Amino acid sequence: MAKNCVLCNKEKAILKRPKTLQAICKTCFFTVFELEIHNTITESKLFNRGDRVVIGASGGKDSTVLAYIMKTLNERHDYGLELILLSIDEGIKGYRDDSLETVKRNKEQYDMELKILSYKDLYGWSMDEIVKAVGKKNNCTFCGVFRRQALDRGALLLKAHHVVTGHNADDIAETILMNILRGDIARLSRCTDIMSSNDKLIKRSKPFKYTYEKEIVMYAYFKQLDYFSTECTYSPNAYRGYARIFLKNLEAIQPSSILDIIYSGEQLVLNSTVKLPKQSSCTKCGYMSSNSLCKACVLLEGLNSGSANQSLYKPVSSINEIKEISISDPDHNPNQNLDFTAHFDILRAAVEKSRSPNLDNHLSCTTHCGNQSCSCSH
Ligand SMILES: Nc1ncnc2c1ncn2[C@@H]1O[C@H](COP(=O)(O)OP(=O)(O)OP(=O)(O)O)[C@@H](O)[C@H]1O
Repeated sequence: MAKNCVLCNKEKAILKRPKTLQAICKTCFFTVFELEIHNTITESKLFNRGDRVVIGASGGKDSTVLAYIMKTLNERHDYGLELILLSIDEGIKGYRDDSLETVKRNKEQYDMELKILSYKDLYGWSMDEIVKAVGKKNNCTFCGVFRRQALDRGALLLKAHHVVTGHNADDIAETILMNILRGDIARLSRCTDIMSSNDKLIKRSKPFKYTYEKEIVMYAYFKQLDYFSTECTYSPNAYRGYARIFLKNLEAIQPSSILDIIYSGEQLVLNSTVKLPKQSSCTKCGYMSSNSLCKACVLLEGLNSGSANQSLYKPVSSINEIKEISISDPDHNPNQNLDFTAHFDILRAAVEKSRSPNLDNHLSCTTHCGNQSCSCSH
């Protein structure tokens, strides 16, 4: 016989919460899911009353749930925000064209303004054309760099100064792993920020920083939200996929692993001797950049001159600089030529060293008062 929900002890439990493995009812799941995001937004002071906030809307599960949640919380808690959907059409036939149809329906369902901008119009290249030029191996780099800038440009066009995206806790933990694997100290030091301000004009934030992907999928399912669920045609070869598999394996053993990695990432402090690149503006397009040309302009020049693959990602710093940050393992010789397994071992050691006062910080008090920073020890 089904047990009662461990939170309300009234309704039957119908799901096991991925973040905590608690057996709870649908009503309590909605309550804790929404409350944790509200707590993240208020505790991080993401918004000010009157802000025009652009929601990066791809039509996928994360951004669809984000649009729905932003609307719900804005109305429920009277944040006083103006919410606008912004979609970037990368030009991927059979993928983005279909998902954009979903966003157009979301616009009606949530009664929000929608703006669509395309790579073809902004950069003169669609992703289908880029993949023809560079092949499938590195195309995600082009897409990521162009999308980031396209969202900022769209926000400026819409006279908004804040972009929210549906990056979730799994995405952030994966990014931490990838930055460690690549030895990218500069990105590692900022990828855990819930809000970044790349450019003085545009803030970007991730209200789902502590929200598990599995819970987003469950929420979308139980709320019967209209979203598009196909994987990008070009992503299966992405490097991120390997970090994702590793993370899923860790999560299966221990659900708190995702928050643990985020917590570890937050605790990494750069040694003061590490020199990070200075931010200035791109001499060509004016976008924020640490070099005279921004990454998008470098990639575009490569595409336009037929040497696209030479303009690809170069790590800011080498893996050896891992010794400069405070996760270094006394048994680890940073000068060794590391293989992937060794990278994961360093990370695992770092995660284990800093186990885990954080889990409680980012869960609401589930059996008692419902507050995130509750000290009532439930
Ligand atoms: N084409 C796009 N237009 C607007 N925003 C986008 C687009 N692609 C991604 N984003 C934003 O960036 C976030 C992370 O994108 P990512 O590519 O990791 O997709 P995802 O994890 O599958 O998210 P989603 O389920 O929303 O597609 C999305 O949630 C969304 O807010």
